[in-house]
Amino acid sequence: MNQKVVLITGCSSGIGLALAVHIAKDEKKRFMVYATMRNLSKAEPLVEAAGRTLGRTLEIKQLDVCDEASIKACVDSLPERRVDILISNAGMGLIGPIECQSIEEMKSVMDTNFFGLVRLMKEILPDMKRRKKGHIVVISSVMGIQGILFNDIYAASKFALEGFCESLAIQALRFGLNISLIEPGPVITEFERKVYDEGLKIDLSKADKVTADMFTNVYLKNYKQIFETLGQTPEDVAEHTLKILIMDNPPFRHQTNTLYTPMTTLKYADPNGDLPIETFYKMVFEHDKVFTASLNFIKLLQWRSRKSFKLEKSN
Ligand SMILES: NC(=O)C1=CN([C@@H]2O[C@H](COP(=O)(O)OP(=O)(O)OC[C@H]3O[C@@H](n4cnc5c(N)ncnc54)[C@H](OP(=O)(O)O)[C@@H]3O)[C@@H](O)[C@H]2O)C=CC1
Ligand SMILES: CC1=C(/C=C/C(C)=C/C=C/C(C)=C/C=O)C(C)(C)CCC1
Repeated sequence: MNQKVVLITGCSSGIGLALAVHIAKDEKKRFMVYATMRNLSKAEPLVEAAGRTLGRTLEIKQLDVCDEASIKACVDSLPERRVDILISNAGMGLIGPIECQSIEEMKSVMDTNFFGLVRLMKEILPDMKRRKKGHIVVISSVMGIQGILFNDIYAASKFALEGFCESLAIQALRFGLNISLIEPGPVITEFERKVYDEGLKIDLSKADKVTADMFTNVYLKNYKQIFETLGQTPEDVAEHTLKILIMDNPPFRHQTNTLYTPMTTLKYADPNGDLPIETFYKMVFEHDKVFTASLNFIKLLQWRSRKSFKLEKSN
């Protein structure tokens, strides 16, 4: 059987875990998944979700994207070092005013989210070029194309990914390789909880009153509701990604959340770049009541469609 070898990073939770399981459970058994994580003692949830695929179409391996030796050891352990599809998923968030963040914290975000991919590519790209076959799939974010209040460093790390991939994609074409950026909006995972909990702990004394107030009473106040209304499940992102994997001509960019696309469309609608910035500003500071009402309206629609789905099922 001509199975494609898929290597995924960051599979201990969230999108990486869902991707590994969804791809390994492919009915046509088109893939052999190497689901990696930096800390193998966190493998239990993946083992449980993988079920019968474990040892068949899914294997778990150690890989820390911040450690070149661990990437090399993992790739060396694969039959013929072959990776047909690399899914670079491992990542971390960071929110808050930059005045309250240390350069060390910021470097750790860049090291994981951006240099993590660079390290993987340095190890895997030369083999793909030699074989003239391969697909690199990067879990970016809507923040890879559009900055959001108090996500300055995280958005910068995702913009860096996108610039890197956009440049490499031209070279990749020469070798018949594909690169795809998956751009989810908010997804309900550990990421959301970790980022929020860290946000609550920030010592805001280094920020001025206006900034501290904006972070607490605008950003943090809306955060949970945004995830509740616009948030996707990791399984949903995994379904979108599998569709991209099986395409003959996969797109370079793919947004997974149609509720979020009106926001990102603003970026492409105005070459001056003012439109998205002014719209975000107005949403937060001038039309905050309309904004909250819209979120509540989406929530109501979702509640009603879930309720009618339950009724249909019970009939
Ligand atoms: N959740 C969201 O709203 C969105 C997330 N994304 C992106 O999706 C990706 C996955 O995040 P998500 O599933 O939500 O969050 P999770 O926190 O659930 O998962 C992040 C994964 O990355 C792993 N990781 C972190 N650092 C390293 C490292 N140095 N080496 C290997 N693995 C590492 C974590 O491992 P460990 O358990 O050891 O920490 C974990 O497995 C990230 O790139 C994120 O930026 C994009 C858009 C929205
Ligand atoms: C939409 C929106 C907001 C927040 C959006 C958030 C919180 C998005 C999170 C996206 C994530 C987590 C992507 C991960 O890569 C604000 C600024 C509160 C108000 C203006 C409108």
